[in-house]
Amino acid sequence: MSEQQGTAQQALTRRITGIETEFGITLTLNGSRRLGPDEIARYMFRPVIAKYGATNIFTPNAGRLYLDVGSHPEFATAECDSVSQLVAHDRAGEVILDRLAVTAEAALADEGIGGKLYLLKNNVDTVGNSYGCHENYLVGRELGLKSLSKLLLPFLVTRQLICGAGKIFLPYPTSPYHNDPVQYCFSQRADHVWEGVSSATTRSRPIINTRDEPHADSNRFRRLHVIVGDSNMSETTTALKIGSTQLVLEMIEAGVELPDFEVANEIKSIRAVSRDMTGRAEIPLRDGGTATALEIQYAFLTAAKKWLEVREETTDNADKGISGAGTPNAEMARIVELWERTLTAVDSGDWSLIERDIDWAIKYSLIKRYLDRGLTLENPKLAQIDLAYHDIRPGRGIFRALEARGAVSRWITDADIEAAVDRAPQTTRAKLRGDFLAAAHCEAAHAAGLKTVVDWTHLKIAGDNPQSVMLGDPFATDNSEVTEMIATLSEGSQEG
Ligand SMILES: Nc1ncnc2c1ncn2[C@@H]1O[C@H](COP(=O)(O)OP(=O)(O)OP(=O)(O)O)[C@@H](O)[C@H]1O
Ligand SMILES: [Mg+2]
Repeated sequence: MSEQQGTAQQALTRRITGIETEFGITLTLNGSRRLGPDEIARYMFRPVIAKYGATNIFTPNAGRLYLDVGSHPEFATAECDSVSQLVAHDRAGEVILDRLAVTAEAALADEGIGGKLYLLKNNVDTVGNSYGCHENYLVGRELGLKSLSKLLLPFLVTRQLICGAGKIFLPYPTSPYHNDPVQYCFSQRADHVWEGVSSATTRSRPIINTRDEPHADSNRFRRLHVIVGDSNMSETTTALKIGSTQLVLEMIEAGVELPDFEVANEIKSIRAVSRDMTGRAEIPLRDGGTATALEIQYAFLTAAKKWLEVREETTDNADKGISGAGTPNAEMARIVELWERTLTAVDSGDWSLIERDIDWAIKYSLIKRYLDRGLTLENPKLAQIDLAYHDIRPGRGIFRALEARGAVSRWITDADIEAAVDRAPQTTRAKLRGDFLAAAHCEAAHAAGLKTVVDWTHLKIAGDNPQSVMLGDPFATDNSEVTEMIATLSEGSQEG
C-alpha cells in the first residue's frame, strides 16, 4: 500500500499551472560598439518603461514581464488550468518578447549602433551560466511537501528523457565537468542543479524549490515550484512536460500506488541520466538496489495509463470552489501516447519516432545530418545550430523555421497563440486581472489620473479613496469587488 492511501484526497484534474521562462539575450553587431546584456535589455524594455514606468509589469494577457537579475528578460504566464491553454500562453510570452526585440533593433539601428538582437529560449550560455524555466503547479495544503517530493523526485530526475531540450556538452575551462567527453545530452539544465529539494533558487539551485509563496490562500494551497526543467521550443514537448507531471501529481493526490524509486543521489543521477542516451545506465537507489531511467519512466507511464482509465475529467469539489473542467482526458490521452512513443524511441534507439515532437530529438536530427557528412560534435558549426535552434525570431530561429514549414508537430494553432497575446485565460483568476488591467489602461482612468497596483493576488486602485482586493482563490473568475473597481476605473471616478 502506498503511504498516501490513508490520506487520499481528490486529484486536481483541474489545476492552476504557470510557466516562467528566462531568456538569454545577445546582440551581434555589424559595427564596432559592443553592448553588454544589461544595455541590450534596457533597449528592449524602453517601450515598457515608457508605457508603465517600470521594468516589472503585468501584461494585458495577465502574465508578468520583467527584467530579472543578470539581465535575463523573463515572462511568467498567467494562471492557466489546462495544458493547451498553458502552451498557448507560454508561446504568447515569446511573441511579446520578440516584438520588444524587433522594436529594440529598430531603435539601435536609428542610433547608428545596429546589430541583430537574439532572444534565446535555452538554459545555458557559452560560459556556463544557467537561466531557468520554472513550472508552477498548485497543490492542496493537505499534501505534505516531503512525501510529495519523495514520490516526485525520481520522476523529475528522469523526466529529461521525454522533455529535455538537448545539448552538445562541450567542456569549458571553469566547468566542474571539464574532463568529461564531448557528447550529445538530453538536458540543458541537468548540469546546473545542485540539490534535490531546497529553498534556494540561484545559489544552490534545487530540483524542487520549497520557498513557500503560494500566491493564494496559504491555508488551502501550496505552489509547487519545479525549477529543474529545460525551456522548450516545441509545443508538443512543453505539453508532454506539463501533462506528464500533472498526471503524476494527480496520482500522488489520489493515493495511486507508485513504485518506490527513491534515488540515492539525485544530483549525481540527474547528470548521469542526461549523458546516457540509451536510458539504460543503472541509477543507485536509496534502498540499495538500482533502476534505469527507462525503467523508472516506464513505471510512471504504466501507472498513468491505468490512471487515465479512471480519471474523472472534471474536478467536482464545490465546497473548495475547485469544480469545472481542466485538461480533458482526450488531451491527456495524446500526452500518454507521446510519452510512450518517446520512451520507445529511447529504448529502441530509433529516435526518428519522435524527431518531429521532442526537442532533443528534433535538434539531434539536424545535428546528425552534419555528423553523417563527417563533422564531429566539437565543430563550431554544430554549436551554432545548438544555439540558433533556440532563437525565438520567426524567419530566423532554426526551430521557428522548421515549424513554419511544417517539419515539426504542433499542439495548438497560431490563432491560439495570437489570442493569448492580448487575452488573459478566461477560466482562472487571471481573467479578473486581465479585465482589471484593461480598465486600468482605459482613457477614462488615465484622464482621471487613477493609479493601480497589481500582483498575482492583489488588485488595487491607489488615491484618495483607495480600493483593494485580495484574490486568494486562483480558481475563481468572479468577484463583486473587482466588478466595482472596474466600474471606478471605467468611469474615471473614485467617488462613492
Ligand atoms: N496559486 C498558484 N499555483 C500555481 N501557480 C501559480 C499560482 N499563482 C500564480 N502562479 C503562477 O506562478 C508563476 C509566478 O511567476 P513569478 O515569476 O512571479 O514567480 P515567483 O517565483 O513568485 O517570483 P520570482 O521569479 O520573482 O522569484 C506564474 O507563472 C503564475 O501564473
Ligand atoms: Mg519568476
